[in-house]
Amino acid sequence: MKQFIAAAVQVDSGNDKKENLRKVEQFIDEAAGRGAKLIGLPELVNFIGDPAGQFANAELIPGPTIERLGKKARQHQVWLHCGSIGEIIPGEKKLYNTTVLLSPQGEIAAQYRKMHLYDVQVTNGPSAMESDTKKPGNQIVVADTDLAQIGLSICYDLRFPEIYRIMALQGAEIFLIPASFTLFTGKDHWEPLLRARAIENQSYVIAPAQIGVKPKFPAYGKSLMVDPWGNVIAKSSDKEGVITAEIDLDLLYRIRQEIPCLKNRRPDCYHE
Ligand SMILES: NC(=O)CC(=O)C(=O)O
Repeated sequence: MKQFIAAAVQVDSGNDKKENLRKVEQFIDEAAGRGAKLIGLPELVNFIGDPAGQFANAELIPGPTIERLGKKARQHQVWLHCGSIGEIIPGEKKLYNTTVLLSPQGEIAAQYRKMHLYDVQVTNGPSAMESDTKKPGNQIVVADTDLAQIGLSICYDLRFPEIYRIMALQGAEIFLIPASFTLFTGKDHWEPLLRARAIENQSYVIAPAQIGVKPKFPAYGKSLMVDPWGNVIAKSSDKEGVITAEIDLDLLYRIRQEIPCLKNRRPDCYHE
């Protein structure tokens, strides 16, 4: 489809999984009611809490959360990008931070495990050690859907332009970037990074975000949708809710034709 409506859901997920899913389902209903054919949810959508809670609430994929969201995808006949959830791998000590794309039939169309884990120590800012509880994925994923080619990534991945360039070269037209970005870094980095990824790869960016105070830091929110020219086409307020915007693949291919930077690359000169 060349033009369609997409939506990003912004929520304040906490340690009550039932309540998190109840809210998210309401926002999916709202987004579908506003005509969205592709709906994105934020990172760690079904649970955010302390490490013990992360393990207790992690799931196999498929598992209860994905099955429940699959029913919503089927009910509304939409592509539903489930943000991410903590994924259990039997026999492994750590979890994966995993995103799942569901088809309008409610089936798993693609799955991606966060590749870059948020291990940082920022002066006067957040310190986090995601690798204490999570293992990194190692596979770049571009999902082939009847709406568009959708490149998958999660939150801190946004700071690593390499994977977005590779996804664009593999055909990605939209990057879905669910996040729980910190307020401290987000106020300066979130929007510039999202716009940069859109401009340099001439792709749409849909970035559904967490809002609210999390155990380690306040989340920045400001879910964003950016077009391939770098214009912000939708932006959340500081509250939970849904934003929508039109995705226009004709615009994307016109921009790629007029400024052919994906074709004008010089990989023969790019050496570390
Ligand atoms: N929370 C994250 O994974 C990333 C983030 O907040 C940042 O990169 O800054």
